[in-house]
Amino acid sequence: MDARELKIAAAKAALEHVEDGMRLGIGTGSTADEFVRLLAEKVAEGFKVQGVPTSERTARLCVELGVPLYSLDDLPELDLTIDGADEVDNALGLIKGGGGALLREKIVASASARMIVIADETKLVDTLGRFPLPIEIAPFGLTATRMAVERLASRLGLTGEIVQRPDKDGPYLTDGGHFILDASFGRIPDAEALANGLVAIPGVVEHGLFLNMADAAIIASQSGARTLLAKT
Ligand SMILES: O=C(CO)[C@H](O)[C@H](O)COP(=O)(O)O
Repeated sequence: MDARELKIAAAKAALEHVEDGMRLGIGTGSTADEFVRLLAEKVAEGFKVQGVPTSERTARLCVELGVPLYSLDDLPELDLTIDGADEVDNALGLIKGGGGALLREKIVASASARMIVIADETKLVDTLGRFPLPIEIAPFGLTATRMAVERLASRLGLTGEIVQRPDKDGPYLTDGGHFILDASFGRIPDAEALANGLVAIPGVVEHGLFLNMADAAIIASQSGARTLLAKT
């Protein structure tokens, strides 16, 4: 299987968890896109879901393929969210936000009774941090916020570059109009301490550490898709 086929395999396995009539959070990224394509085929056959997208990108794809969409204000309580991830550790801690949708992804996942992550095995890690951690920040006070993040990192013994994510014609802007800092820490031994420290910085809108949120991860590899369950 090539990289795309692995994403499709994970998405297909996730679709088995979607029941007729569900209120569904729909993630962002290339793996989530594959899920949307498969879901759209089922919808075309008469399957009913009410989708809440986690980004404008996902919303566009859903509209294009005929997946019925609602806002989170229409449906503030969801049955299930299916989303991708940039990294998954053994405890199903995640790094997300490579696609810039971390804020809406976290809000939607938090409003869901269950979250299932879909990924290929290259995303599995022993310790989070190989993938640069996205940190969404308010444009106002960018430098002060970045310095506060650097001080926090240094207190926690984390080293590595923190760079502002660029786009084609300037800084990358999220769907919410915020900037993203990508922090290349390499390894984050205490993700919880970092998460707590980041949310305490006023200019930080959200960060890409999703801890104790995923209920299951469907991991695709050459030998098929296997499901890892969160320990309860
Ligand atoms: O968090 C995300 C977007 O904000 C994505 O889920 C993450 O970047 C994985 O994307 P892909 O499936 O393309 O590897």
